[in-house]
Amino acid sequence: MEQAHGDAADLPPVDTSAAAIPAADGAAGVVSPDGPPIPGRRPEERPPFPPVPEVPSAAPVPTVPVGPPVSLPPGAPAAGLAALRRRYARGELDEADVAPDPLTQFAAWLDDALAGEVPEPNAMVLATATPDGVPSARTVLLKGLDERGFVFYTNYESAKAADLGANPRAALVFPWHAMERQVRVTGTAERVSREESAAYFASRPRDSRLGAWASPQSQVVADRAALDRAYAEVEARWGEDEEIPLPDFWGGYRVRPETVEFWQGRHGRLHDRIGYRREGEGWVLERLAP
Ligand SMILES: Cc1cc2nc3c(=O)[nH]c(=O)nc-3n(C[C@H](O)[C@H](O)[C@H](O)COP(=O)(O)O)c2cc1C
Ligand SMILES: Cc1ncc(COP(=O)(O)O)c(C=O)c1O
Repeated sequence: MEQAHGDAADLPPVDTSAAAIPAADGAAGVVSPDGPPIPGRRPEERPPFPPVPEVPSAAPVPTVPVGPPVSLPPGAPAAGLAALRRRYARGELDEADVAPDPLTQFAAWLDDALAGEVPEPNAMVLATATPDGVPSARTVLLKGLDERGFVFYTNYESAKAADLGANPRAALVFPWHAMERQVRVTGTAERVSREESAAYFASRPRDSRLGAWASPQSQVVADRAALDRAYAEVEARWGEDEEIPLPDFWGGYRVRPETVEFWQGRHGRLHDRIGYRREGEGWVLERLAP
């Protein structure tokens, strides 16, 4: 089956050192303070973008009547859920041991996650909400970290972007279960500069850049074949060695933290929770009950 990002064998090895996450705009970064300068072109110098291929949307779906209540077969995996639990005992978190600011503390825990056994350590759950409070959450990848906040990239016409356009407040969760750790962030999301997005887009594998062009993210599409046709269309548009431009509808967001909480699992569910709350120019540190 074709993978969205090509076969693993085709891709260069992933650099999982914390320094691989670039600091943006040449700003002093907590994780990578010496990131390369971002090449930029003024918007008026850019060639016009070709139109995005039409991905046919699905025919209207007929309403399906609600059926009888679902009954799971006896012995289904769900039967054992109530007894499923782990005892957390891998570490402790003490006020005396944490950094005075949460981004430095986060960088230290990210280093641990990168060095340890956490799969996809830069995967984070992003929660957004409509202005009237309808929430949604999905996983995105952390692609930049500096003293300003947490950067991810996405489609600016997606559902999450619609939420953030109307209500920039967002929350992040890093679920580092293998380390019995969790980090929670709340804050405000804003778009990163076009130069920053262009530099990141150019660093992505070719198939991911083409995928961004081919996918009208969050829209209902007719079927898989419609997506594959859209991909083939954009693939034919640019030669192997030709630069694929940053789509107007794609780029990054930076979540500027207002609160950050570090959670370390402990015995008896009496976990350690250390919270940072922004106050003026500084941070207030508090222990929270588990
Ligand atoms: C591990 C993982 C990483 C993902 N990373 C991203 C990402 O960095 N950017 C993105 O737009 N979608 C990413 N996705 C897909 C999103 O979870 C989601 O399906 C998509 O962004 C559409 O969300 P929306 O319709 O709420 O906007 C990722 C999914 C997974 C499971
Ligand atoms: C739709 C989408 N966009 C962007 C990304 C981020 O991927 P990349 O590491 O190629 O930038 C992902 C990762 O899964 C994704 O699914």
